This record gives sequence, C-alpha cells and structure tokens, in this order.
Amino acid sequence: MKAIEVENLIKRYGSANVLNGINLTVEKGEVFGFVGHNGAGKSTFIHTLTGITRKSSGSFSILGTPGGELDRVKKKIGVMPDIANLYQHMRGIDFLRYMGNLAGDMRTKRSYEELLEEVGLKGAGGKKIKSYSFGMKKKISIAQALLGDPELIILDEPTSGLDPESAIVVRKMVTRLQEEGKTIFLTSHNLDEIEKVSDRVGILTDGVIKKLGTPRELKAQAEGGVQLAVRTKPVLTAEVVNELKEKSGLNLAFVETKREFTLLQLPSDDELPRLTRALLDGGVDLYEVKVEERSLEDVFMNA
Ligand SMILES: Nc1ncnc2c1ncn2[C@@H]1O[C@H](COP(=O)(O)OP(=O)(O)OP(=O)(O)O)[C@@H](O)[C@H]1O
Repeated sequence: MKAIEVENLIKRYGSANVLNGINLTVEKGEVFGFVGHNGAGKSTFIHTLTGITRKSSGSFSILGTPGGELDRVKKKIGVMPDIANLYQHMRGIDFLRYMGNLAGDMRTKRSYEELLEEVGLKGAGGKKIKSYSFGMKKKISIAQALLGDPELIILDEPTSGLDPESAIVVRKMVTRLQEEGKTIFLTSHNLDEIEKVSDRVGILTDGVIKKLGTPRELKAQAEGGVQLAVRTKPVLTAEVVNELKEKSGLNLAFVETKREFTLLQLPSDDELPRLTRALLDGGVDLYEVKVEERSLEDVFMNA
C-alpha cells in the first residue's frame, strides 16, 4: 500500500488551473520534499489531499483509501494547521490536549509536555498562544500534526520563520519520525534543507511535477556539466582558457575569475585528468582544484 497515490489531479480556481495534472506516488516510510515557487500550488495540493478543498478532477488515495472516503483515514494523517487557525486564547498545553482528544491521542499530561519539549517549546505550555512569537506558533502547529500518532505527517513549510537552531530541531524530528516508520510529506523553500531530509523531491512548476527523483538524481540531471574552481599561477584568463581548449581539444568553458580562482566548466569530471595535464603542459602551475557540486537550486532554477 502506498502512502499517497495521485493520478492526473486537477484543481481549478475560477479559470486558472493551479494543479494541472499531478501524478505522484509517495511510498510508505518515505520523506518526500515538495518544492515550487511562491504560488506554484503546493498548499493547494496539500489542501486537496487533506479534504480542505475539493479537487476539480483526477483521483487520489491516501494510505490506500480513495480521496472520496477520506474521513475513514483522517485519523491516520497529521496535518500542520495554518497558524491563523490556532486557538489563540488557549494556553499551549491546553490547546494540544484539546486537539489531542479530538485526534484520539491517548497521552498523559506529562507526555503532552514532552511533546512541547520535542518541538522546542519547553516551558511555554502555560502561556496563551496569542502571546507566542511567530516561530513558537509554528512549533505548536508542528506539535499538532503529531497528535494521535499519525502514519502520514504533512508539514507545509515547517521551518519557515524559525531560527537556525529551531530549524535543526525540526529536521532532526523529521528524521526521527521516519525512523519510527512514519511517512512525511513536507514543503519548504529551503532547498538545502529539502536535500538534507528528503529521500525524494518533486518540483512543482506550471501546475505539474516537472522534476522528480532523489536529490542526487536531480542534481545529476542539472545542465552544464561540472563546475571547477582552479587556483593557478598565473591566474587563468578567458584568453588562456580558449588557447588551452584549442590545443587540448577539451570541451572547456571559462566562466569567470573570482580572486585567485578561475571558474571553469567541463562536461563531466571524467575530463579532469586531461585538464590538469593540459594545464601543466601549458606551463601553468596548479595549486588547487575544487569540483563545485551542482545544487538543488540549479535544478530548481531550470525546472
Ligand atoms: N481559495 C482560493 N481561491 C482562489 N485562488 C486561490 C485560492 N487558494 C489559492 N489560490 C491561488 O492558487 C495559486 C497557488 O496557491 P498556493 O497557496 O497553493 O501556492 P504555494 O505553492 O503554496 O505558494 P507559497 O509558496 O507562496 O506558499 C495562487 O495563485 C493562489 O492565489
């Protein structure tokens, strides 16, 4: 049984197809990172899968249950609410207990306090939510998604607005939840973070998933081969690089000079030994070569 299966899902708002035929399968136990620019439709996708909004057409199932029978499976899904939907007048701990009761959560008062601690809200349970900072509200939303021991946890931008230390706490939590066998579907605009925690990543562009794969697979698809930063004496100019290219027959491109480094592009790092030989044969002394990895950002920008 798959955690999420989506076939040709379309969601229209007025005449705009926000989701324009999404096909996706998320395996059980997977951490799936969903990325896309502002307004791409990530939240709309989550809202459709969780029954907050209705699909226009297509089909989906969650934990083996068709979208039309979502109520049967809702207790097994933990969704992080929008912070605007938190009960502001309640104390943090009371809010979690109240929501926990609704979700069939059996934990004791003490373990609600542990839950608060787990999301980085130790000692804040006695304060009213309206007095919480933005980051604290975000954390209690994450805690709400964990109530009732759900099998599938859906987190929409859990770390946006969190300080770096809190973001690390959340990332560790995601990894721990996966170790417990949970499936996690999360969105984030932080591509480094997505790469760190996700088994697979989907990039939503123009209403469809344009790129899908492990972070490694996606980076390997990035265009432009490998980028190298070489430190040489003398520092390489575009002219020297062109001469080198002609003499060696290497498919080499000059990118730019950054202080004592020259950035070069090669189709793949298989060509690196030939490049180093060509440099030495050309009377250039080589002090350092750094292969600059393609990032998910490169993939994202080209999606
Ligand atoms: N209830 C609604 N009625 C009409 N249009 C909507 C509604 N909700 C979302 N939209 C539109 O759908 C598009 C996708 O919005 P959505 O919030 O899903 O994007 P997102 O990828 O989550 O963006 P962000 O990264 O900024 O959170 C936007 O153009 C938005 O204006």
